Amino acid sequence: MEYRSIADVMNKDMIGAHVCIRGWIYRRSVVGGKAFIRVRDSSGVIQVVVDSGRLGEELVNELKNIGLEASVMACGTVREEPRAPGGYELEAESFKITGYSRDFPIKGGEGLEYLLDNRHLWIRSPRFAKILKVKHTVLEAGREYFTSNGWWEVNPPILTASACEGGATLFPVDYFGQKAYLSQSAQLYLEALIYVLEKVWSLTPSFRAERSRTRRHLAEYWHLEPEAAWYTMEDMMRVAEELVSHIVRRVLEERRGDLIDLGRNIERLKPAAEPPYPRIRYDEAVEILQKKGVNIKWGDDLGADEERILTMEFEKPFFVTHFPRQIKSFYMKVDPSNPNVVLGFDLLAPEGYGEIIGGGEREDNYDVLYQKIVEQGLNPDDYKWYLDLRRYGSVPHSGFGLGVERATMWIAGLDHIRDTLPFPRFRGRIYP
Ligand SMILES: NC(=O)C[C@H]([NH3+])C(=O)NS(=O)(=O)OC[C@H]1O[C@@H](n2cnc3c(N)ncnc32)[C@H](O)[C@@H]1O
Ligand SMILES: [Mg+2]
Repeated sequence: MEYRSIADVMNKDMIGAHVCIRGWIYRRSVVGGKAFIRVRDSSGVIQVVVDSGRLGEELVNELKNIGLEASVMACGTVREEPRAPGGYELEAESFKITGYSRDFPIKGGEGLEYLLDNRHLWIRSPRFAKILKVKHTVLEAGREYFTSNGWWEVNPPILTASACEGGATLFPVDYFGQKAYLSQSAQLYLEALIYVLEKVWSLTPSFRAERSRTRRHLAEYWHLEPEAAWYTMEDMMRVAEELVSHIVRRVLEERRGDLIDLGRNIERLKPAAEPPYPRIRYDEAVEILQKKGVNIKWGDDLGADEERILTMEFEKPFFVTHFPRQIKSFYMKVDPSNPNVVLGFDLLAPEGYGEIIGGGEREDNYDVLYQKIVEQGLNPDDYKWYLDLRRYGSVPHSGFGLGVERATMWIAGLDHIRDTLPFPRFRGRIYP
């Protein structure tokens, strides 16, 4: 018995063909001795018609009250039916219930916390399947970009002994009686690996103990991070725009139908497929915001609201560069031509989404880096190994981190970052 995917059988070339499908009951109704069973699988939903005249009243009566998400197998003939989802249906010649489902707890209209408590079942929605497919292509395209451009994939540790992005968002771990932390970013270890392979990248989970719950922050997220020896900030910004535009092109090619089904305005995504992306300095960003009446002064960080306003000025992702040194991490290289700013960049996605990438050039001088570690109240002993990288053949180098969920949220046009993960983690949510 060959079982076809539902999407495979729903086309005009299959009209009249005898096929078998299998999946889970998504919707059902019984009218006049016929059961109309909407079966879903990973590829779509098809209406299966079970006629009591052919398959018996007993089965139709059982299907009248069959539980949603019961698993079934059906064989029959494909025919056109404009009233059915996708315009086709299967006239069943055999129909088997393989797994009963009593009182599936999600019937529609439930509140968010209830749905999150039942996330292990809520993820079965066809909408979420489309989001997972978009994210799959985001990741596939990311890997494809790096592999086809001579970058080496490496595996930095997730258990670490020091902060990369500040102590406020560390998750401590008891590591055989020693204090350790879940990684906030693979960056520091990637900086060690560039002396081995020059151009390296990793895809790792990163952890941030974010105190507030917002639409774009998670406690655990997937982090796509390249690091390269000899690269300047501009070199790395070019990598960022090549990467993101490649991802957008591949998603537009491979996932167009899913994007449309998710309600994504494709026309507004298209400009991102073509680099280069605009670049503005932090100074210009502050000027734009002040002209729009935002109460911001030089030296203030750009929060979600400021980023949202800025993004309305651009139809593509755009870089903001040369931030004040006091709002960026210790490792950022100070601009030799202006000691008040660092060679850092963020890439902001348009349409109100904001930061999807943070990166920059790293401080490659031992003494300057040591001073910055002390300046930011960190213990140089915790960073002895990191400082060693500046003792032995130090090189100019740069890197960045792309938040995979942030990027997916923008590309798919979603309202909340939690919709990009099967089991999102944020303050107050660890179950299921
Ligand atoms: N290799 C590097 O240079 C990366 C660097 N050490 C770093 O972690 N920068 S970042 O803190 O801006 O985070 C990078 C990106 O990681 C994403 N990010 C950062 N924090 C979050 C949270 N809390 N939730 C979801 N996504 C997050 C967001 O897209 C940021 O632009
Ligand atoms: Mg950042």
